[in-house]
Amino acid sequence: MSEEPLVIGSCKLSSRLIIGTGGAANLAVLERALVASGTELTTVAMRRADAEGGSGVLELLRRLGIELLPNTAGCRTAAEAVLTAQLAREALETDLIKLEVHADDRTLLPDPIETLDAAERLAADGFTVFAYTNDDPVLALRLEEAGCAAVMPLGAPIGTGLGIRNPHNIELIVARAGVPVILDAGIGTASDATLAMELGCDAVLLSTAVTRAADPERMAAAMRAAVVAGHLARGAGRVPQRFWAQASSPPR
Ligand SMILES: CC(=O)[C@@H](O)[C@H](O)COP(=O)(O)O
Repeated sequence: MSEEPLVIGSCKLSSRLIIGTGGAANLAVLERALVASGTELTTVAMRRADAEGGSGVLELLRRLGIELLPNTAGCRTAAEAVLTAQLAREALETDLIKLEVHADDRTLLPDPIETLDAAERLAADGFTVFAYTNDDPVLALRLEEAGCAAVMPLGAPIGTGLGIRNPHNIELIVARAGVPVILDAGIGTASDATLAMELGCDAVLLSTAVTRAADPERMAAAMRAAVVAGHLARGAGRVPQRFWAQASSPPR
């Protein structure tokens, strides 16, 4: 069944699953997981590149023909994020940037004030900004108005695997968004990824659920199928939920 590709800036994606590289045991495990996931876009933390395999990861992505989405994880202020994005653009020759400004190390929640400030500056500087944000429908709109190419509300804090804690907020974001909505962070298992797509998200970004699974390759394959299933179900239109039973075959 052929599906419309997802277009964000210069990216044209057939796969709606974006993978983060953080947490993989080694490059061989990461390679098998990336291949099984079918991903066409993968994010790497610029400030943690050494911890995440450094140039080995970049070389792996090049070899697999997977587009790189550098991210600013580890930045605490708009100024740090802007500088990190500029260095990434120079070093990697890409205008794509996943903007992450974390408020603190314990929650890794996005700092809304610094994120919005950085988004405005990066969009004005010609970046294609994918903005990691809280599941706040008002902030998502403000980021879009600032010029972000995609908004990325969290399902739950990074690395928690808690799934989508506030599905209604995700629906509110989707209902008013004029740019793609990518569910980012907190996915724990395949059903969480399916739910994100059923809620109307355009794509899912996840890392921990795959890289720290007991069998990353198998979980990557599960996530691939889950995203496709959720997207198909959303497009198919679910039956309305009913209070009382209704016979599936009408009585004769
Ligand atoms: C990889 C990345 O850029 C982060 O946004 C994050 O790691 C994703 O969250 P999970 O690890 O919870 O999937």
